Amino acid sequence: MIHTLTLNPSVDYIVELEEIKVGGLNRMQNDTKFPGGKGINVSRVLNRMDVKSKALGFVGGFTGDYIADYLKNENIDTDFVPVAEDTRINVKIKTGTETEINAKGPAILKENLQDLKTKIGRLSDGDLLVLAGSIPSTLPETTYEELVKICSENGAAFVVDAEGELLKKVIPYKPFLIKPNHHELGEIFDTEFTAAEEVIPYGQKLVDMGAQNVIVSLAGKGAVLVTDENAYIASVPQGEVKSSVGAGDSMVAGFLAAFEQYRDIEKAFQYSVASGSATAFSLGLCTKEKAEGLLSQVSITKISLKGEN
Ligand SMILES: Nc1ncnc2c1ncn2[C@@H]1O[C@H](COP(=O)(O)OP(=O)(O)OP(=O)(O)O)[C@@H](O)[C@H]1O
Ligand SMILES: O=P(O)(O)OC[C@@]1(O)O[C@H](CO)[C@@H](O)[C@@H]1O
Repeated sequence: MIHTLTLNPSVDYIVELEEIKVGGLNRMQNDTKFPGGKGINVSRVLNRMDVKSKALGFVGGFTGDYIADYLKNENIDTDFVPVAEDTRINVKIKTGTETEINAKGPAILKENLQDLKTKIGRLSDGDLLVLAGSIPSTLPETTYEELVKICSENGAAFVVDAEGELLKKVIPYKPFLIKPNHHELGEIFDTEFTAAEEVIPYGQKLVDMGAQNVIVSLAGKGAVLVTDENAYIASVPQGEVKSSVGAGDSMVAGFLAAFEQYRDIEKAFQYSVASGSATAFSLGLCTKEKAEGLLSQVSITKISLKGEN
């Protein structure tokens, strides 16, 4: 079964206003709130795609209760570790552009982490854990490494969506999928990308380091999947971006949902990109119908990396 892990969940508070006057009183035109955090978003999109998952992580206080209740109402299984302080509230400001203010989050105690490790230690062959998002500052930076080590010792597969060094450190444990965006990939290799093709050699380096599938998203400029044998370049659908919060997480969920159904990497990648764009074109996360409605606009070019087409 798929499990998702969000070490630092959030209530995402999305506010819309024409412009922000720094230092002045601003009144918003609209506001919405959603349960957030990358793993939780993956669970919610999987659920909309009729794939069961269980959400793990740390939740606390009234904001933690809001998340747990919301997921329960959506019929998503959870097995959270309770913590003493409130789960954070992340503010997403939508003016002409998107500005995010992500909070630090509650303190996680040693015994909280131990409880989580016990839960993760129960995963085995046939299970897959999605580790997504930042690591709270009160936890050791090595937390992802420690957790994926437990997975690999017990035969559970895992996917990681995290930034820079956190991501780099888990690659030798052979993740099934990693999904850096082009900024995160650039940070790892100290370079910058302007077009999808430029990403391929760097995706290959991550495959050589141990990743089985590497998806690199370039927002509106396309996306790339690199495997041991091939690279695939995807176009992204045209549309009005309403909120890109959770677009990357929807790519992970779309990939896993389609791979579970078709066992076909190329199809899973097409579904992944359609899901990412469907979320970008929504306020909130995509539905299955919206993602499937964009599939025909995602064309994939396959490039053999083994010298044949
Ligand atoms: N302008 C856009 N037009 C169409 N699709 C888009 C646009 N921006 C983002 N997307 C969709 O969202 C996916 C993920 O976008 P991006 O590269 O910004 O990833 P990310 O930074 O991980 O996302 P997030 O905003 O969730 O952190 C893209 O691959 C694409 O499918
Ligand atoms: O602070 P982190 O853990 O890096 O990211 C958290 C977050 O920005 O990521 C999700 C979108 O991907 C949001 O739901 C959430 O607020």
